[in-house]
Amino acid sequence: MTSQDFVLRAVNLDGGYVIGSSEKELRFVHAVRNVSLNLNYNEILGIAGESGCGKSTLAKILYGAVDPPLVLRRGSIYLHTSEGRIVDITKLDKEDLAKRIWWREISYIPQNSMNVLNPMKRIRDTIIETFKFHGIEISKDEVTKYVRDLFDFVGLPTDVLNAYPHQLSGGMRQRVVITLAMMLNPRIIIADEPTTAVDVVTQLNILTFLREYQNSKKSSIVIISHDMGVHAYMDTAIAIMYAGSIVEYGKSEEVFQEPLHPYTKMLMSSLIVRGDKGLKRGIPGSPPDLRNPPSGCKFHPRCPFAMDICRKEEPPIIEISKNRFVTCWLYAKR
Ligand SMILES: Nc1ncnc2c1ncn2[C@@H]1O[C@H](COP(=O)(O)OP(=O)(O)OP(=O)(O)O)[C@@H](O)[C@H]1O
Repeated sequence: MTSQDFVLRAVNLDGGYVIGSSEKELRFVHAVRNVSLNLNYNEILGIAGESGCGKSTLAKILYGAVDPPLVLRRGSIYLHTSEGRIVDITKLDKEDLAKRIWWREISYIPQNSMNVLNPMKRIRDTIIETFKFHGIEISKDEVTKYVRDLFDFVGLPTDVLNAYPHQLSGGMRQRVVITLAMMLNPRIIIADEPTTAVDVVTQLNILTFLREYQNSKKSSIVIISHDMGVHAYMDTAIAIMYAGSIVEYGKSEEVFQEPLHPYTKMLMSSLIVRGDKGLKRGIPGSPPDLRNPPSGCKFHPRCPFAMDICRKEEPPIIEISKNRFVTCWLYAKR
């Protein structure tokens, strides 16, 4: 496999939440709008954007965790498996996903993952159960053998296995969940805000661990965060999401050096640069209500460069250079 190969390719994903209790009240929260992207071999792809832009929904769809009220209306997700086959995971049922794909090929670290551990079970029993869910029987003694290296890598002592979640700090619980996600050596890890609820030192440890792990295994990571500092530290490529769409995509260094979309520029201006004593401004306004988004470009009400056409028509996806895309009328040749 070369660096040009994709491990996961999403094509025209379109989905969201069906909400409302009666037929008359049914509404659609259009959280993911026509999203296409490639996750390449040995890459860390960041998904950035403010809260409510659809990042977590995209993560769930990419993993195949599409449960009501979430629906996927259109699109395909092609996985290049470790056996060299290409499988559209949107066509697989839950049982197939659990047995063949989840953990072995793709792992998912959900938002607030430090709270997903069963409070009534010791970590060792949670691990045994999780293995069982994926069709693998292991004994209590085997657990220690399985996790020793990974625990070492994340800096957890093996006696954590005998603890209940409440006996561990938030950072330790988070590291346990990350270890769980890595136990079957998946080629892809989707991490949704893996460090929001921990202090800055733990945050740096967890991010460094993810990066080192990725580098040693040549796996691929999708990292979701609203924090541009996390993306600056982690990403090799970055997709900027706004109101359910990807508005800019490119190699991380290119996007950070020369952001194109007005929204990306605003996100970047929230980054604190060393030595910069100026006051950082937040982005004025807030993302739109995805039940009833504005016409045309969804960013136009907040955009200082909005033109007439931006209010009326959705902007096209423009390829500025190889693998560098922006969805904005400012760059369209008309
Ligand atoms: N279970 C749900 N039912 C209905 N609407 C939902 C549900 N989960 C999310 N949404 C809505 O979908 C939209 C996208 O939310 P999503 O969580 O994907 O955004 P996000 O960018 O990940 O933000 P955050 O970081 O705050 O989670 C929002 O309008 C949100 O209110």
